[in-house]
Amino acid sequence: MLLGAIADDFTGASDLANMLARNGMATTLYVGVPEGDVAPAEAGVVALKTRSIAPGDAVRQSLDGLAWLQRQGAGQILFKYCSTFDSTPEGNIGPVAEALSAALDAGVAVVCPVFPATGRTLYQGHLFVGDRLLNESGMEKHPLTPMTDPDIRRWLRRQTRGEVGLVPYAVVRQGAEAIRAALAEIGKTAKLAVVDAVTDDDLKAIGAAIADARLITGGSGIAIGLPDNFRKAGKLGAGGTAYSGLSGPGVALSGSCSRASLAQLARHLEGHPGFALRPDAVMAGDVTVAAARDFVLSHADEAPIVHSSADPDAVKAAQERFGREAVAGAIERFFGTLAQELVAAGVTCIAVGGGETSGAVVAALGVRQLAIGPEIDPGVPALAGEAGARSIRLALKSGNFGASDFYAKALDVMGTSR
Ligand SMILES: Nc1ncnc2c1ncn2[C@@H]1O[C@H](COP(=O)(O)OP(=O)(O)OP(=O)(O)O)[C@@H](O)[C@H]1O
Ligand SMILES: O=C(O)[C@@H](O)C(=O)CO
Repeated sequence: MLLGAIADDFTGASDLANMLARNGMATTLYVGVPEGDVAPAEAGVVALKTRSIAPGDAVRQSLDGLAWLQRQGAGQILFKYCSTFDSTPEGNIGPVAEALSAALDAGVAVVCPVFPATGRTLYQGHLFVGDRLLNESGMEKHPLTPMTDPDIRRWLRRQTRGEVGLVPYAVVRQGAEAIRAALAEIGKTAKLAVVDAVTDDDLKAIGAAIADARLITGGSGIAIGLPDNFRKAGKLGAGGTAYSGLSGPGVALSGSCSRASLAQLARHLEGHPGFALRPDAVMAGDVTVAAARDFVLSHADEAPIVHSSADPDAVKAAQERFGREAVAGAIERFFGTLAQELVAAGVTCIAVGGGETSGAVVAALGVRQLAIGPEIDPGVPALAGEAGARSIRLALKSGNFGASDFYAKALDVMGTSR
């Protein structure tokens, strides 16, 4: 293994694995930290579910991931977090980045959530989503990690012990040499440096500048230039993937409450059957997994969708009534158990909306590792894996990723017959 990555959620892991695979690295996604060693991959991405847990637990799990990746031979480590920098003032990006940096004795590590294909750009340390600052993009109303400050350096500084530097766009535009020099200068006083970027070319220049870095942190965009470093060093094979499509019944599960997910849900419901999960019904046990399962199975050839997604006011009301973690956990458990029962009943393709929701589904299915298939929309590949004795295909969609027809397209790409 050349590059080892630790991702703080499952959709993020699949986004990163997609980026690495598309740029020519033989890549495998591991669900959690594997026990023992695995068949070699040039890039290994360990998917954790550490974005919204207590910082101490996130650090512990990430260090476990690091130890395992190092045992597989990875000489460069990438900590993948969200392109919208999803975190709270307490963590978890800062604590995990600092812990990895200390364990690796890493020198200065870049902090770059930029992903131009999905509109995430960074200028003077301020994160944009399309033409909006992060805190006006809808992310300020995220159910678990409301992002109320677009100044990534200031937000990260609240999470870290040490200083945070900035490599501004004027330097990035000068190319790899200038970026390398700026990082070296920042490295005299800080271990983390936010780096501006607007285009894929900027990310490639940053990638070239950090070819020798032990630790890199960012969104999937920061990985654009990394395979080239290994290619130039003559270390890459032919790439390739173990993925193939699989026909059979499919379902979409939407637990994300992001703007894009709400639009995708509305679009899917125009032509496909839907089963709504209301938080109060889930909390009271008035809606059962068996009812949702039977609904899906009775519409198995119509690409049905089961959804809890709701607008920010409804989410807020549910959180105030039941508590944020309690309602999120109950809905996630519902989706996880539902996925288990559906796969046991013969469903082969599942498209999931939302990182936490994806984590719950994949964990419940007991999938250990996933091969990377074709890209459905930017940042979302089709994935192939085994749930116990059954082969399944998955698409794990980050809340804000994907075109409005994502769910139908995802089920088509994965091979659902209908
Ligand atoms: N109606 C609802 N009311 C309150 N919470 C909800 C509701 N529906 C879903 N949730 C919870 O909100 C959270 C949504 O997070 P999730 O990570 O799945 O989506 P996302 O944040 O939009 O996606 P990503 O992390 O990929 O950007 C989950 O924990 C989910 O259980
Ligand atoms: O970077 C992103 O936006 C996604 O890969 C993600 O992390 C989704 O939760």
